[in-house]
Amino acid sequence: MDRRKAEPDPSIRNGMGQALMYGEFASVGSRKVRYAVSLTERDLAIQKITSAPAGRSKVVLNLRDCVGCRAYKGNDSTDTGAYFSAYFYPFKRRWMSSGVARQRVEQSFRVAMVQDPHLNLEEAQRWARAINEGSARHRTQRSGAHGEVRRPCRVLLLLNPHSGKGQALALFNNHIQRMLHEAGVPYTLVITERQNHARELVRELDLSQWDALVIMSGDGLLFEVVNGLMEREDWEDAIQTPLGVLPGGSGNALAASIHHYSGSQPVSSEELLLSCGFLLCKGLVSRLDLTSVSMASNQRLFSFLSLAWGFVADVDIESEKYRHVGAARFTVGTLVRLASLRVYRGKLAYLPAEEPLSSKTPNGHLTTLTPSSPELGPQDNLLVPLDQPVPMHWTVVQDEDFVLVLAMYQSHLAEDLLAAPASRAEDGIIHLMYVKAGISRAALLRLFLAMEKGAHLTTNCPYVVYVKVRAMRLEPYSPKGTITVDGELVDYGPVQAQIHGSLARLITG
Ligand SMILES: Nc1ncnc2c1ncn2[C@@H]1O[C@H](COP(=O)(O)OP(=O)(O)OP(=O)(O)O)[C@@H](O)[C@H]1O
Repeated sequence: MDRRKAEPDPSIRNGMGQALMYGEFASVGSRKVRYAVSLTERDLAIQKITSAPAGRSKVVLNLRDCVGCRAYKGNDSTDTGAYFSAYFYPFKRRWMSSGVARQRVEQSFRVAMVQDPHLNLEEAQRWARAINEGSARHRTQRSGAHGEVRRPCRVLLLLNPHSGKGQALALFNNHIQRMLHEAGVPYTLVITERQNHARELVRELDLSQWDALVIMSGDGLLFEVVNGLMEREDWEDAIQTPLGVLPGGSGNALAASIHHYSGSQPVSSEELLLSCGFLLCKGLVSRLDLTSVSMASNQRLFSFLSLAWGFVADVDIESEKYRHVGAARFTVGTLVRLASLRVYRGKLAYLPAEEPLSSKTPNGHLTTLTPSSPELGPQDNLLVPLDQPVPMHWTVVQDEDFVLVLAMYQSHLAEDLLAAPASRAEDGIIHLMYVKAGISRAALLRLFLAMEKGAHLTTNCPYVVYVKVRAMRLEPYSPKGTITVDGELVDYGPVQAQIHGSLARLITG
């Protein structure tokens, strides 16, 4: 390009700050169609060059929405021009429905200012570099993040082909593969062959080879990855590996939570996938709380999402048979279980979040708890062994008849269930909710409908209790029942849990 011509056009500069670069390029489809392209600190602005004023509409794309830009030579060896393509995923109004969702926008240009193909390619590369740098600047300006995935990064992507409606691989090929390429994120795809494949794989993996572990599935596959990492001798370093989530299952609660934390309007299905893909490409890393869950068998698991007993756990497990309907399986399951509402008997106790972390004896002296020392993983310094009574300063719930007990440490229980609106990935808090027996079917249904917008805790329903806690214990009396951890079935019986703030790292974009 002739640098003397690289003067910003005042008409394309208005209202967008100082132009850093300006050029006039042909469209890729037709060399007769030309565009004035201007790059500012914040935007890429594109305006068609035409004598007809009506055709001069300007497209302004915010660099915040850009995943990448690349420069390349044309396929035809006689073509002296070079090209650059920038890829954006801005929020756009949906077709035929309300609200906005991220949608892909590609802008490609042909650079042919001189006859020398090398100089043209250099100019295309200069634009690609500047656009990528502008997009990266926006990334580092975001607050709340604790760093980024190393670049260029090496991603190990684990995909469960049976998750959800069995379309995870097709969804990956149709939506994510291209986006990762556009963002310049190299990855190795491993398709899981069986249950626990991912768990075994990450237990043995040479983690120095990878900058991020990403799962494309439901929450179940991430549960395997988290626990595989925590079962390693080097768990403390291993669990620092940034984890990424692409929703491909029927229970995509963590993906929906990450989308929610980004401040975006609720979306589901492919729109949620596109949003999570975008956030993954941005590569910003936040911290993630993990909750250790101990059972009477001495088994200890690490959970990133939820611990459930009663109604919610039953719906989760019983609705497996409706998995062909995808995320709607929870709605179907809720309606079925409502029809045969049960009461679950048991004892619930918890350590309120505002309590001091040490224990008080009956005469008021502070004592230190003596938790059992685990072989691997952090010590549960708030818990005493399950066969001993809970510490004196814990709260023991007087009611013993429940419809559900639900402990959440992310905002979403499912794509469309904002169960713990106040929860954040690293708030160090278990958001404990329980519904006492006596609630009518209609009131429970109203509660779940309100949960879609996270309004269930403000309905003043006298049967609903919500407390913020750091540790809890549940001792079911009913001889049969279901307890789930992150939506996975675990041993039925006494169980206790403690949150470990910021133990893991999560890519939240
Ligand atoms: N190739 C595989 N074949 C069978 N099961 C697998 C495979 N890969 C992973 N799994 C297991 O499938 C279970 C469900 O996976 P996941 O939760 O990720 O998806 P999902 O569609 O949301 O599932 P579900 O609807 O069962 O909750 C997990 O327990 C996981 O360990």
